[in-house]
Amino acid sequence: MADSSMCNAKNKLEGKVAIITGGASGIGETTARLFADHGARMIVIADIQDELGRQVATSIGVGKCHYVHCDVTNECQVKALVDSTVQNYGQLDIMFSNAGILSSSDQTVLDLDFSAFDRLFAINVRGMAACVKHAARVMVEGGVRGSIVCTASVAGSCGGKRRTDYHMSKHAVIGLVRSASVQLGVHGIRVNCVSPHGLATPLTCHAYGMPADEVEKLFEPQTPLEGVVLRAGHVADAVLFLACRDSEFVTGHDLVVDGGFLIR
Ligand SMILES: NC(=O)c1ccc[n+]([C@@H]2O[C@H](COP(=O)([O-])OP(=O)(O)OC[C@H]3O[C@@H](n4cnc5c(N)ncnc54)[C@H](O)[C@@H]3O)[C@@H](O)[C@H]2O)c1
Repeated sequence: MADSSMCNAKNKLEGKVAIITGGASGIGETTARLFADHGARMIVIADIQDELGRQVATSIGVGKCHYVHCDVTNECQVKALVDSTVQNYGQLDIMFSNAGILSSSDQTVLDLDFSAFDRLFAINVRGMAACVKHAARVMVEGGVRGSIVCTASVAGSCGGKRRTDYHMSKHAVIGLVRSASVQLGVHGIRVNCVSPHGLATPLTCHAYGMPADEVEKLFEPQTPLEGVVLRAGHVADAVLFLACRDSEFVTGHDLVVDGGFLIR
């Protein structure tokens, strides 16, 4: 760390209020737990899996974490999520816009199904943009030099043999981050994204119909870096870096967490 004004190594988010979409499961849940470990004053988990979301919030701690039902495809629900967070906890410092889904089929461009395409884009692209929009609005209004982090993917920086819609959607997330960072810099608001390689979460276990250890074996040979298996904790560490003051001069950045996959 450069100087004593940088955040404490253990309490990087002391006093901060954060929203995490898709926080009931996978990367979002793990990040919520890490934010709590780093002293966040309040973490609002937003998801559509109500029972799971409430369980996660309770296990993190009442008074530290709260669950809110929010379908990110519904802009009114996103606005209500952000406004209620500010109303209840005074401000919004961090938006981790993370909710996303995988393609519903293993399609190539030859057999794109546009109703599935529209559904995926409504979550992965429009939902992501709605979260950035409403978080940025309250940060600007409140004079908060906040941090917005989106979850993109390595699929946002390369083509794929399958899942055309998913690759397209993650390219769009990186475009959103780049534009929003340029536009919001004048307010001191930073906008970045994390781009993980494939890892075992309920999303991928369900898509591949495999338990976590088999999904990990599937992804492991694809990355040059050996001896480490990508886990949600690695992604959460990257999100924490972008959320806290350790990355004070970093904006418009796509932080890949991919064991060298893209650089091969
Ligand atoms: N797992 C991977 O291999 C991988 C790799 C790169 C990027 N990602 C991205 O990471 C993010 C998190 O995925 P994950 O792997 O943790 O999966 P996950 O399924 O465990 O978590 C995603 C969460 O998003 C929620 N969600 C889905 N639709 C929603 C909606 N309309 N409104 C609100 N919440 C909604 C789900 O209920 C779920 O809790 C996604 O954006 C995904 O594209 C995942």
